[in-house]
Amino acid sequence: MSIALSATSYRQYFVDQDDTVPEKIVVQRDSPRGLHFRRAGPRQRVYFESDDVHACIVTCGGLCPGLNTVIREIVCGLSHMYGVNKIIGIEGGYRGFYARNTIQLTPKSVNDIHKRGGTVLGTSRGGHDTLKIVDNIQDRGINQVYIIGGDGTQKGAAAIFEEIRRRRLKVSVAGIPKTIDNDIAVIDKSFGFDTAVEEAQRAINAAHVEAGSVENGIGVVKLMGRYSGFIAMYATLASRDVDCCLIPESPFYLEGKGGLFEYMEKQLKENGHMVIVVAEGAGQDLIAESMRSMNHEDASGNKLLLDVGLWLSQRIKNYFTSRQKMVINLKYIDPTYMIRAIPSNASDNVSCTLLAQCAVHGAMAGYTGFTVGLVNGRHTYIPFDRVTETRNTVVITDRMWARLLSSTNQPSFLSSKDIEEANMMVEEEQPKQTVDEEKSMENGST
Ligand SMILES: Nc1ncnc2c1ncn2[C@@H]1O[C@H](COP(=O)(O)OP(=O)(O)O)[C@@H](O)[C@H]1O
Ligand SMILES: O=P(O)(O)OC[C@H]1O[C@](O)(COP(=O)(O)O)[C@@H](O)[C@@H]1O
Ligand SMILES: [Mg+2]
Repeated sequence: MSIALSATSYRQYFVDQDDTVPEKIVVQRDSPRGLHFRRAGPRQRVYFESDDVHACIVTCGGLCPGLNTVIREIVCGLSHMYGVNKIIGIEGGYRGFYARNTIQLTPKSVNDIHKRGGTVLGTSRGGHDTLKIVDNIQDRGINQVYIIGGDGTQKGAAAIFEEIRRRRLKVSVAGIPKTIDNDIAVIDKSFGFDTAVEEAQRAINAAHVEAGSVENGIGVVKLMGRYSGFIAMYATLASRDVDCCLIPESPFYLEGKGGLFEYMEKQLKENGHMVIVVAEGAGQDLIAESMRSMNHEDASGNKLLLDVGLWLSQRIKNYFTSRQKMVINLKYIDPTYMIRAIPSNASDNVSCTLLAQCAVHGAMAGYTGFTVGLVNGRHTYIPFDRVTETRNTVVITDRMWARLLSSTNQPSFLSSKDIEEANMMVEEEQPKQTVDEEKSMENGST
């Protein structure tokens, strides 16, 4: 046990170890206290001696703007704030622990990496072998593991943490949540999301300009979002040029009263052009009806999707050209990988820095089994099981989706039965009323 080293620059910012942050900030009078998370930040007492720390960093899953910034700031945070200099990078995601080389990371070697997209460590899907990974951690004498990745990665981190606890190793496991989809539960927002939304504007602008320049122009833009339509929703709200936004959470239909085609006809008649943004996970049931369903998975177990953008474009063309005998000009833009393969913007760079520093403070203080994340605007340490038990999705009976519907004026495609079902799902997802127990190496839970 020792007092934090070289702490002069942040001594006044020490966080009291009893500070907590509530998950719900809008409450009714007399409502229960609800779930609280430990507030993140530097502690006066640290668990590790600098010279004893051997840290490693790994990035897993799909790319996300800001991965390199997080790597850089973990290295600089450990080195500058705590005088740690044994830091290695695991190459190529989880399987890199047992199948690839490692690289030494120093503040000098990571100095410029935040200006590049992607991850200097490489990444992968699949290949999570808990026992082999923990064997490797043990063999190398690693005692701090920083794992940067999405929902799948956090589940993998939880499995590593459990195995480490079973072996009673004094190893801190810290997750830093990454996702452009914003589908990780509990946290306000992940790094990279704002950059992705900003980059999506370029595709929407192009679709709008193209559609507005021709007779009956229709721009269709496909954006990422496997299970959650946040990028499509926020990109639509930001742009104001989008006439219809389709997301996985909101079922839609094409034909008949209140359907997409009826709405499109009205828009084309009134404005002469329109733009549709469709999230990649939208309308999968409809596509499966008209194509042979594939039901395939990727190496991580994620559902492989049918291409909704191409399918929708084809159905629109068929409807207007063959059936309505109307001349239309449809342009389909698929910028999917472009929105995540870029470096993070200024605000995401700040988020990455704060998350990385908080992860370092948590691990150095001896906390383990946590994901660092923003909850109601405050950085917190969230136990792994809280972020992995559910997925964050757009609640279509909530205010944000209502705001989008008012902004685009598109049909909601919802019957009163759909609304009832959506409300019931929200009620079922209400968290249990407990105050969370932190897991720290000091209280002996590892
Ligand atoms: N349930 C799980 N248990 C253990 N490891 C998992 C689990 N789900 C995913 N992983 C591992 O996490 C890594 C990243 O998962 P993936 O779903 O591809 O991306 P993301 O973390 O971005 O969601 C992969 O190496 C995968 O094997
Ligand atoms: O083609 P890939 O690399 O499997 O990635 C596609 C997926 O990656 C994402 O961008 C992000 O997903 P993860 O964060 O879960 O990796 C999804 O929106 C998309 O479906
Ligand atoms: Mg994922």
